[in-house]
Amino acid sequence: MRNGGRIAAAIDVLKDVLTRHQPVKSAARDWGKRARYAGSKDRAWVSGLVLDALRKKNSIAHAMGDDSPRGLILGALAHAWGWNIRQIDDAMDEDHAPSKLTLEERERLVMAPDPVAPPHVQGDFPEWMAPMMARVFGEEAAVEAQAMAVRADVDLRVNTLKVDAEKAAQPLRSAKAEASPLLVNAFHIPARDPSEREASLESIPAYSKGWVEVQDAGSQIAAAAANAQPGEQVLDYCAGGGGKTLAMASQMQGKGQIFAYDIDGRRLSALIPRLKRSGAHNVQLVHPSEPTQLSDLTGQMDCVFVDAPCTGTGTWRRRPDAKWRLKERQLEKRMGEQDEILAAASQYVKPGGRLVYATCSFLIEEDEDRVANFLSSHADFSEEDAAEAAIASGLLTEDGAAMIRKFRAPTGSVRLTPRRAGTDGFFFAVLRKAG
Ligand SMILES: C[S@@+](CC[C@H](N)C(=O)[O-])C[C@H]1O[C@@H](n2cnc3c(N)ncnc32)[C@H](O)[C@@H]1O
Repeated sequence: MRNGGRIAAAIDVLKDVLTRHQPVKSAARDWGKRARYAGSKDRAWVSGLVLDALRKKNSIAHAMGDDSPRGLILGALAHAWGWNIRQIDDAMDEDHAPSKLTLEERERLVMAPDPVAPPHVQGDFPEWMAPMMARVFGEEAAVEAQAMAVRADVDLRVNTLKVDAEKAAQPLRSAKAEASPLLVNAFHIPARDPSEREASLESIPAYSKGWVEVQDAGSQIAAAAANAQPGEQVLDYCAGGGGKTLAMASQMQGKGQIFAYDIDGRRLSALIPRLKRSGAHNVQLVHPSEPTQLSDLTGQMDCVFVDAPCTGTGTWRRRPDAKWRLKERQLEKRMGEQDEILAAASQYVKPGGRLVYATCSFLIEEDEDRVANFLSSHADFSEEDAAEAAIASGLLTEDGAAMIRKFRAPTGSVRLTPRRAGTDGFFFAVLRKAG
């Protein structure tokens, strides 16, 4: 396909995302089924442009004076992809392109960004969230949010059950992976340009052999805060697809036991093939349909990890459509669930054991507020230094350790953000039960 046809396709896909509230993945898949002539490069190009338009939806709409799918896609070409008017004009002259640029579009496409636009416009976040953004980031709300309105890099965690970082490095070179600056057993791949064709990570044998897992560095650091030791008894209470379970299994080197529980049995099933691939043999799935399996663990665990369901604000770089779908009532619902889950999960911690609370949200309402609420009714728990817990795992580099110490709150919890850490937004806190 030529660029004109791709631009038209991106406008159609974005229309579906915005008017039918479809995630980008499914809207792009539907378009792909209709457009049999489109190849994989065309699909990556179209989805990439739609995602970039969504990442910067407010600032592009403001610059273009137009929040229609056409205005957003044309604006994304200029303001996210750096195309000049000539390139856009050329594309719009091609067959299957949308109609030619209007005079007003032409003027808007070359205008400089508005330096006095409000924070939700400069930072591309929903306006209703302005008070929460100001609460967590103060004057820096717009710049913190701007770092969430760009493409995310890819991080890989080395599965030390199978291989060490040195051995994994060589085959990962073809994927342009470099050693992580933050973690000793991790690699980092810069964000891909959707207009360039690149080999998929899944096609690298090191990946299919289970040597590495795709896992954001923030998620790896949160899992490190469990400081899971070989021989310990660990409950991953919201195990889901098992990202943290697998990271902790790697930390424990096959010794001790991890119980992986989730209220959603289907999500747990997705963990079975991942466990096989990873070679982790000390993970036992605790299915919600067998509640006695869970109750047997009461008061027995050295560590209970709660990777709580949350609004996912920390992952806006990867899922910009979710940023605009989020509503205040969902945040309130999540906060209620987080309180219930923390209280329920705490029963399994043994005296002297620890409860780790993590979210991939940067909102104080889902983070410090939930920890404070839990501690107010659980006098037998007290908060510890989560940064030192993560560092004690031995998984952080010197730079990684310095970084998380810098972003540790006086209470001991840590909040990472794309701007601070180059990771997804993550929060983690360690709560110790009296012995
Ligand atoms: C953030 S996700 C977990 C991601 C996972 N730990 C990982 O690293 O891949 C949160 C999980 O909590 C689960 N969940 C929601 N409510 C729960 C509850 N009341 N008890 C246990 N798990 C729950 C959801 O099904 C979801 O899988």
